[in-house]
Amino acid sequence: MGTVGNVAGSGGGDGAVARPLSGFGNQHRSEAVPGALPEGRNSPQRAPLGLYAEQLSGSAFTEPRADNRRSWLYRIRPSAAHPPLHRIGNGGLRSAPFDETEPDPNRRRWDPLPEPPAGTDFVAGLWTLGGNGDVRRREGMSIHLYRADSPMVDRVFGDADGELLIVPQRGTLLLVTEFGPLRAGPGHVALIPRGVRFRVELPDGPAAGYVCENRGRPFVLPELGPIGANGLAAARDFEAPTAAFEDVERPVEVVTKFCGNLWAAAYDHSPLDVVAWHGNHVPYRYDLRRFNVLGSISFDHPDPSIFTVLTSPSTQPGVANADFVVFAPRWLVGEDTFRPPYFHRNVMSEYMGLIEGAYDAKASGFVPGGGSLHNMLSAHGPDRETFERASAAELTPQKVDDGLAFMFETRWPVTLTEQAASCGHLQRDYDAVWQGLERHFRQP
Ligand SMILES: O=C(O)Cc1cc(O)ccc1O
Ligand SMILES: [Fe+2]
Repeated sequence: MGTVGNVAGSGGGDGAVARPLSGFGNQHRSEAVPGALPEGRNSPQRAPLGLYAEQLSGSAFTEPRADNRRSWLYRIRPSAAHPPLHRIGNGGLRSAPFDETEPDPNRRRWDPLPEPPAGTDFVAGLWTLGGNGDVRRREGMSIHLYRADSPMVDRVFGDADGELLIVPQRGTLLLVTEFGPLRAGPGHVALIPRGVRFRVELPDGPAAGYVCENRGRPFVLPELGPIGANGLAAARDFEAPTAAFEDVERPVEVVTKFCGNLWAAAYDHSPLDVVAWHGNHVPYRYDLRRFNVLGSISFDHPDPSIFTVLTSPSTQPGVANADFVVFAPRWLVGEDTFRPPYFHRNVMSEYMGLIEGAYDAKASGFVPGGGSLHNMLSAHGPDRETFERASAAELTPQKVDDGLAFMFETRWPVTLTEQAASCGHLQRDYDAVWQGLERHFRQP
């Protein structure tokens, strides 16, 4: 329980808030004021404490139980009480279908986004790199980056186009959501479900990171198959916020991303006024340091699917709309094995980002806050320096613990936005990392 700013003008802060709710996909319940949650029914004739009951659906009403997602919110005002929405500028946001540039088979790598103009908040700081699918058909994914130096003040955001998997790289985000506050800094990821409203505060100052906008089926934990009942990300390490509300009666701009464009309505109150809630369509965060990394204890480099944290399944078994994969600290012990990522051409498309440190396939050039794109079947793998070093290395047990990298992997090619294809922080010489790989072939 707890309140976030139940006096006008106050901000968030989860210091005094109850422990987060633990578990993935659970039917959680939480109330910021005792008695605010109706018992035994969702929509009593009069909801407790004079609150309004409202259902937020994250799945069609009739989806199978395993996929069905909805939450009931008990709020000071119903969300319906708002004036018309009007279009506002999209800033750096772009949407699917991505047709500003031709799909490009070239390998691409970027340095971090430049600093934003002073006064940029999380929404204004969103910058789309590319993606696939179609916002109007609820399919595919987008890759966004963000850079912000200012909190969202009297401004709230929600995305009707998809859920947002936020990967902070620099600075902490305090996500003040309809369900309560969630704090996520580098090393954590946070997920805001489709349609859930939130404001972003920056308790540690400027922030930067990555966002996967997933328009397909919501992210779930991957099947474990022969791994067994435990391993990879544990369900209990996912944390949902506890209810907290703000009782703010002054103009608040509520921004909605709808079919690719930003729309805004001027509410006369904050919509972060949910006093109690229950359900399974809830925001959550996860500490990537909790990931139980599994790998080979004999020989060969396993495919990185073994590092999948979350997957958005498509209708084709085993083919994800999007996967979120983490390369966390781990031991490498493979005998007679080329230990870094192998050379490969993958029918899936791979966007990689780096939260901190270095990545074991790239000796240089792939820096924290930067990113790389290896599109469908484009040839890539270790750079020359890494190949030469790993081919000659003595194969003693080795701890890889100098970085935290991740991948958004997706079933369809990623088409770049015009800004991503032409920006100044695009590295013009990325191909050079594979130059000079010598011919070593000799006939017996
Ligand atoms: O390209 C990459 O660096 C990602 C990756 C890592 C790995 O260990 C195996 C395959 C793969 O695509
Ligand atoms: Fe790859």
